[in-house]
Amino acid sequence: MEDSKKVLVDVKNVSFDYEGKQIIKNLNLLLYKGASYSLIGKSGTGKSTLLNLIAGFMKPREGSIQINSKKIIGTRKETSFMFQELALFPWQTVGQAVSMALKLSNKNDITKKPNIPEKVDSLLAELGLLELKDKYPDQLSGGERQRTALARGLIGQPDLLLMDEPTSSLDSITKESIQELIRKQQEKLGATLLFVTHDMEEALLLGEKILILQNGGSLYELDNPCYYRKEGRKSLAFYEQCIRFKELLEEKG
Ligand SMILES: Nc1ncnc2c1ncn2[C@@H]1O[C@H](COP(=O)(O)OP(=O)(O)OP(=O)(O)O)[C@@H](O)[C@H]1O
Repeated sequence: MEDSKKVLVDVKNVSFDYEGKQIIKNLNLLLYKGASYSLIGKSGTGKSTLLNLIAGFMKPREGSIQINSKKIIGTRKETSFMFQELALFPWQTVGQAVSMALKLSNKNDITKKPNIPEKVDSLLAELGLLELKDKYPDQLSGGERQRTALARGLIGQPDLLLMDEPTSSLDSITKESIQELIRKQQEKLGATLLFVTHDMEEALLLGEKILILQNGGSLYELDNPCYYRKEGRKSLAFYEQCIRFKELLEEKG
């Protein structure tokens, strides 16, 4: 009973197919509150499909998905979803995009409305975007656009962050800064993170648990021995501990 209160997402016996082609078969998965999970696996094993099902964009053919002990029947405003394609509107500035996301998340709570400008400015400052508040997407670099998408996804204080390869189109320096922001913000919010990546170093940096999805839909969960919240990626200990685990993942993932 006590343990069930710590579970945020409960995927129960879920199966899903596209036009008769089975992608996910009898999948079971528990995601705990505040924990971080990197989801890896070879191309086409169904990682994005699983994320889309948990986001409520698609329905399982069989089984059910519960979030906070409630069966999901569509999207929920406490779930934030970030893709590789960011879908920023070209006619919205950074500030407008983030304000709109906050207004949508506050839709049913008029008491929260007066704080919108302060909340937006405070998050933009944390993500290093305040000076870019009045810029449009085509005036931003790839990393700045990614940070804007991150701000938009975080402003409503979600309890679940679903991220599908959000850093894959970025150069390595920009990628590192976005990874650090994701880590810090997830920790600050106490949100659960489910992060899809093909980059093993990124998987090890962001996930305290590693989920490996294999062809045929089997899912393996491993503790990540080289996950440190406070110690940075650049410590020797991080690399030493990771090398063997990373080799193991590369074989499986
Ligand atoms: N809309 C769709 N209609 C039909 N088949 C689809 C659709 N979307 C995905 N698929 C197929 O379902 C399988 C799983 O796709 P999915 O995108 O979930 O895999 P993935 O593990 O995220 O792959 P990748 O690592 O390449 O992004 C693939 O074989 C893909 O071709």
